[in-house]
Amino acid sequence: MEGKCVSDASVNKSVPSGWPEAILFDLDGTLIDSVPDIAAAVNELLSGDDLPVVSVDAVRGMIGNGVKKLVERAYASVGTQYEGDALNAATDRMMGIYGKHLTRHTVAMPGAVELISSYHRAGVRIGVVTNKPEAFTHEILRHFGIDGQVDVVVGGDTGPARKPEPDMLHHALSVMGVAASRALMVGDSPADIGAAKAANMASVAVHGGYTNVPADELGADRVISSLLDLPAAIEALRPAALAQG
Ligand SMILES: O=C(O)COP(=O)(O)O
Ligand SMILES: [Mg+2]
Repeated sequence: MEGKCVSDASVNKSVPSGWPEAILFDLDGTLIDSVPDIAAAVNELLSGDDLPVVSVDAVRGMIGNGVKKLVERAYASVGTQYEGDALNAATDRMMGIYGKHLTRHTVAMPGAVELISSYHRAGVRIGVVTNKPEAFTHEILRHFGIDGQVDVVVGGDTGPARKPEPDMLHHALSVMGVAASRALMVGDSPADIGAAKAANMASVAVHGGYTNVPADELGADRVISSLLDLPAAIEALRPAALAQG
């Protein structure tokens, strides 16, 4: 990775001929490394119930299917099964705790901010499709200065069924007026690649995110070691994508 960087030149080389017209990015584990803030919030939540705290590594494996699932998994990991009203109440508490510190320790993944800016400048529509709540996502994108370059944000509470269902991806594409065959999904977990496949979209999996299934085994069309390799992956995918129509 050392020495690599994202430049308008590398991005422009990767978008000369109309594919992709849109790129949909997952958020947690793909564009941002948010686990330090999420783990801190989980541990504040558990401590508030006099339960033991959990490790950052353990929390990393709980992220990707929305806040409620995260809370259910966190309590289960310390031997407490929550469901129904109790789970809803704990999820509300988690939203309150995490919502106060969305970006204290969170950093952008290498190349993420530059890529979004460059593809936006190159005329590619950008979507962020995350199981995280939409308002949190906007605040995080604002923090990193890229809210204005993202054409659509679809969050776990926006309405459409969450990833791995294809609905959030369909929603983002319909807002942008782009066909699935002209778009690419970039993500780190089974939810992202599963949703892309269900939506008949090309997909790229990025190593180093939050997934219990290794990136190589997600079934993505390409696997990259970091976002810095996205322009090259796009160039490699383009001929087949254009041939497909
Ligand atoms: O599960 C979440 O809250 C968010 O995860 P995602 O951004 O990877 O979809
Ligand atoms: Mg993710």
